[in-house]
Amino acid sequence: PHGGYTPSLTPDPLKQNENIRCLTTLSHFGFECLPTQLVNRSIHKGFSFNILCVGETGLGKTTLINTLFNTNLKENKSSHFYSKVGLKVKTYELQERNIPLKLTVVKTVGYGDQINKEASYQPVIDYLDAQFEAYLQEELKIKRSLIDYHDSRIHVCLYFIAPTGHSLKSLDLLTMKSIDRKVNIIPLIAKADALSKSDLQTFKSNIMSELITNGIQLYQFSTDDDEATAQVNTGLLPFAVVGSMEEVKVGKRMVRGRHYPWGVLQVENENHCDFVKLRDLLLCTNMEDLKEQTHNQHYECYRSNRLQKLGFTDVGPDNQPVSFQEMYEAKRKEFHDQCQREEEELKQTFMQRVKEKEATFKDAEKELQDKFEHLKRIQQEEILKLEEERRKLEEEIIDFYKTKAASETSQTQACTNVKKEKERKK
Ligand SMILES: Nc1nc2c(ncn2[C@@H]2O[C@H](COP(=O)(O)OP(=O)(O)OP(=O)(O)O)[C@@H](O)[C@H]2O)c(=O)[nH]1
Repeated sequence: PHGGYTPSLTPDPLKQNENIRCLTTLSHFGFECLPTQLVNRSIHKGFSFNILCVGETGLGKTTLINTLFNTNLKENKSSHFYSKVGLKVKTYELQERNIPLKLTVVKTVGYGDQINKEASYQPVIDYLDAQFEAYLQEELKIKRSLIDYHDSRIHVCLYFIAPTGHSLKSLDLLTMKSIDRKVNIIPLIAKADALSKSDLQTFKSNIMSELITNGIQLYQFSTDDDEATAQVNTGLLPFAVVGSMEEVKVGKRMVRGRHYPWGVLQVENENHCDFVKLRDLLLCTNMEDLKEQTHNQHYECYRSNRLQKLGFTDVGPDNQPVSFQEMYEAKRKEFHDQCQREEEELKQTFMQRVKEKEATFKDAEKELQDKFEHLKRIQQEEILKLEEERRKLEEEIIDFYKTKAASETSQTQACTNVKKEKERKK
């Protein structure tokens, strides 16, 4: 009935009843080996994991990452006097047995040290968005290289809460509220050795009720055991953690812990803190789920918002699916129409301005012409006046010469008369 190929190699009960000898296979073959293929390929490709640590300066972020990965990722202590929050990004190539892990740790620097709260959380939001945007840009390329692309999207945000024993600070709420749709948040009570057992329980429940009241979405752990999962998600969060790279002697054993005058706090002792539970859930059971959630939930949300903003849509106004070609044509037409509209508007504005300028020039020209006519009139009047004066002066000169000639004649006459008189008397 199945084309002669029997995929199952488990003994058939009917045949057993017929006393037919069934052999059990000694090695795997057929598609039973698929999981092995997957495992081998994944090991060959290597794994990567990106962690974002958000928390106030000196809350033990580096120490906890060192404790989690059993490494010594050397870090200098940060100052409390940065004017804005920075993000320190470091990538490490780790290996556990034959499993390679490319671990990227992004750590806030100067978080909570500013008066302006927005200056503290905005860089975190910007960083998360920038990684999504980089991935989206790679996805939208014609020649994509997603296989060897270094995916820097953050898979988990370990949010470090200060062990105040009271409640969350407003900055904690503001930050978590603004990133909870962009990243898987796991809240941690840092330096939990500062709190007594009973204080810790009250602190944990205060934090959880504040997070619920403010509608902050945390990462939901998933395990094979539903009951245990519910217990983790409701009763255990936030994890009370203690970090240490120190090896301390307890009895005859060397354990990782913190040595105090009153005794030793063992980091890996479940009665002392939640470090082991966090490590198991984070690294052993939920690492792949965290990566999946990042891709399927948070990145998907970023991608769809971004594409919608760019004008892409899956359905048209009539609720019918729109193909990429149709959408491209519609956008092209819309863009072309808009260009034409803007060109027409520009032309109109240009014409209007030319007209206005022309009118202004005409007015100015008329004004100049009037001025010129006025000056010409004045000048002509002036010329007439001067000519009249000249005529008068010339008349005066003629009169003068006439009078002068007359007086000269009379003078000559008088002299002649005197001479004649003198001669007569002689
Ligand atoms: N009591 C206690 N001290 C801790 C714990 N973890 C770290 N410390 C101490 O706190 C100090 C700061 O730890 P770091 O790991 O450098 O803190 P950080 O948050 O990375 O600091 P910055 O990078 O400077 O912001 C160190 O002296 C650690 O030994 C803890 O769980 N409990």
